[in-house]
Amino acid sequence: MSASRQNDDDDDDDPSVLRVALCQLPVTNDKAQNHQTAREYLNRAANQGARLVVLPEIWNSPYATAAFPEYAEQLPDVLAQDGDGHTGVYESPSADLLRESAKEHKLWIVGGSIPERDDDDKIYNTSLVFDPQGNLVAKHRKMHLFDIDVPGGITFFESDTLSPGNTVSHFATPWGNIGLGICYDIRFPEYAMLLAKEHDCGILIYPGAFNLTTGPAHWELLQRGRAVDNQCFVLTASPARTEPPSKAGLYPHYTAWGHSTAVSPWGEVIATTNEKAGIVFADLDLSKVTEMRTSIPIGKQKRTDLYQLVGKS
Ligand SMILES: O=C(O)CCC(=O)C(=O)O
Repeated sequence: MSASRQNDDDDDDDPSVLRVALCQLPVTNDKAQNHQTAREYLNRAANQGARLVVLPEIWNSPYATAAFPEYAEQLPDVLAQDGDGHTGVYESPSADLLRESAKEHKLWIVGGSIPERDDDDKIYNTSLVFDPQGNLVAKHRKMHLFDIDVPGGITFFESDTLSPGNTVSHFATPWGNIGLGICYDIRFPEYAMLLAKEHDCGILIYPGAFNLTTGPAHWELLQRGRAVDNQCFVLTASPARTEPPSKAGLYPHYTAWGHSTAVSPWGEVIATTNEKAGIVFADLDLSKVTEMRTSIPIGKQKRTDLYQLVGKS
């Protein structure tokens, strides 16, 4: 028997308040261990009343470009659904775990991200979203790759092994439309604006794994910026910070900033944490989106005679 509190059907959801859980879990080089950890965090989040749970960027694999091809799985496709919550042919224990947990706990799960191998052998950094019936409702391939070289700071080139995605990703829920990006995607205000403006998203979610150079400087600032620009909630989930293995590991150790956070449309941090493992809970009052968009109506005040955002997909 499941130990979780059984969530009621979607019909009983109060559309004005959404309890979210941001899982800041420790990630290791052992995929089976990472699966067990993810299951435990999803159980805990459900037990404490969350309706939507977010996992961090790359939760089943080390965050290392050389590791991505080894840990990559063939993921399901949203279009391949057969109506029973199943999808076409794929081979992914990680996606199975997310789908089973979503159904078991009647949760919306934004499955952080995992390395994906497609039919052409390209590798992507991909997020899957499951609804409480276990249907795959969104699949986002990180669209802006994390390729940076900060002198004296961090050098990282995701494009060494990853290809970028091309999808503006969002999904409908009883609490309105939710937009999805992954980590570095948060640096691109145009993408957030497309989600908020053209796809009417009141919540933007970014599983992420910032680092000790850009994390302290930009992580919270970017979240608050996207929230105020778009007058919406912004949610992030990071891996917990872990120590490098005592012996040199197979892959370079990535030290995550942590600080999974929820920001309101006003730009306030409503829930956050430090670098340690744990779950951040937040109760989102969705009326704040309308209140903000009505009281400071920048959406209607844009000078579209002088500038305009053009979505191309
Ligand atoms: O933008 C940054 O500074 C960090 C981004 C990152 O860590 C990522 O995209 O995985």
